[in-house]
Amino acid sequence: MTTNDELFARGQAVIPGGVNSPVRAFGSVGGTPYFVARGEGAHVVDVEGRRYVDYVQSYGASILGHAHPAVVAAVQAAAAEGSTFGAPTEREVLLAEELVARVPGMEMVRLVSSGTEATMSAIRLARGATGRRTIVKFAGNYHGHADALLVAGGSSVAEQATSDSAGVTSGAVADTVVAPYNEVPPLDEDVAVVIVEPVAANMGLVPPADGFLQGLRDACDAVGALLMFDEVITGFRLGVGGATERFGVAPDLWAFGKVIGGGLPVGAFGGRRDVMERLAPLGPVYQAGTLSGNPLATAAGLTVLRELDADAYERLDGIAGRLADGLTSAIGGAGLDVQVPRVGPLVGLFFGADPVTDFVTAKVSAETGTYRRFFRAMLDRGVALAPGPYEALFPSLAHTDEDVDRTVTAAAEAATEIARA
Ligand SMILES: Cc1ncc(COP(=O)(O)O)c(C=O)c1O
Ligand SMILES: N[C@H](C=O)CCC(=O)O
Repeated sequence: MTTNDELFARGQAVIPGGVNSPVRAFGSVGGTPYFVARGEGAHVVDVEGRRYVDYVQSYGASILGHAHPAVVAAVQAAAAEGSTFGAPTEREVLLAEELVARVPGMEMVRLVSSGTEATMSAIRLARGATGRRTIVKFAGNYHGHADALLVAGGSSVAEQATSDSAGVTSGAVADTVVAPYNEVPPLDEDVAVVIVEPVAANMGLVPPADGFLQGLRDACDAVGALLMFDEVITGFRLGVGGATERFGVAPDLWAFGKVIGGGLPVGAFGGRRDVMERLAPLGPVYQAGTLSGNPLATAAGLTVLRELDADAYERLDGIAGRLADGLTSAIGGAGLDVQVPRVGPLVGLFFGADPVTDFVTAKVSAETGTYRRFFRAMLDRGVALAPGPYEALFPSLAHTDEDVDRTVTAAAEAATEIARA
């Protein structure tokens, strides 16, 4: 038994499935997950000493790559001063100022400890601020695992038989309406908030159709509903001002996570001042957290954001472009039908000839089973993609041309192997 196999066996004895988040168990790609010993920039090294070019990057949390020296130094310095107090600290204010300064239209923000907490709290706020009940979400969008949002979910929820979860009562989702992505749904005066991934990145990568986000803005305005962008993936990745800046559409509420914590547990939700001032202690909508605004997470997040200027985004775009172009020609050249959508630094991978525009078409691609075979063939060649067909690829600022070219060579070999089988 290898160390890896042994760890997985021991993990399965004491942790359900051996993992602390289902996608990590390799359920949809088969085999034993690699246990990471350490990360170095664009690479992870497993407990057997095998090195992979890593496109998981903690599902987008590690935009600078793993163990960036400035982030390590900031976290070490913060830890030496104490890791949590239950009292406000200066860096919480600094991080909130950075977020508000970058996102056009966002006036206030509250820090939490995960993306799930961010969307869950923002939904409560939207209901409290409007006095309405209904929330509208889109099939294949994933907003974390709060009950009201755990229906027709993307990411690894999509691999559950019904894309939702046992234990979520019909009452908990009675006021959740699910609509197809990329179609503006009819809304009425009961709708408190429409929550959307402005670029869907949890059913593979599905860009918003032309006019979709503006259509949502107009439909919300027509009935007095709030619009929320779940930017847990897109925030501070698509550019300095995230999806709001890229698409020129401002929602009323935003949810963030991942990048703003520099690899530590963090989330945030923000919005217009009049809406945010409905939150306790100013208003009647309760929300709280022992570790919210955590000193280590704010140190890491501030350090990451300081590295993310316009030049950094241009470089990241270049890395993602090289990757997307290379994968398209390597896989297509081997005779497999493939689509490699890209929105700035975000890259997707769908097998099959038909365009993917929503959850239905994403499932058609996933169910070909080609992703599973491609994933395994790439892992054998030292390239780690996400272990599920409903995820995106996350090139980081640490990926070099050499890393990308190695990936493309591996992709050509893997696709040829699959095409011949
Ligand atoms: C768009 C989106 N929203 C919310 C979440 C939930 O974030 P977390 O896993 O930090 O709870 C995720 C990722 O998991 C996500 O991708
Ligand atoms: N797609 C998810 C987040 O973006 C994957 C993270 C997880 O579920 O562990």
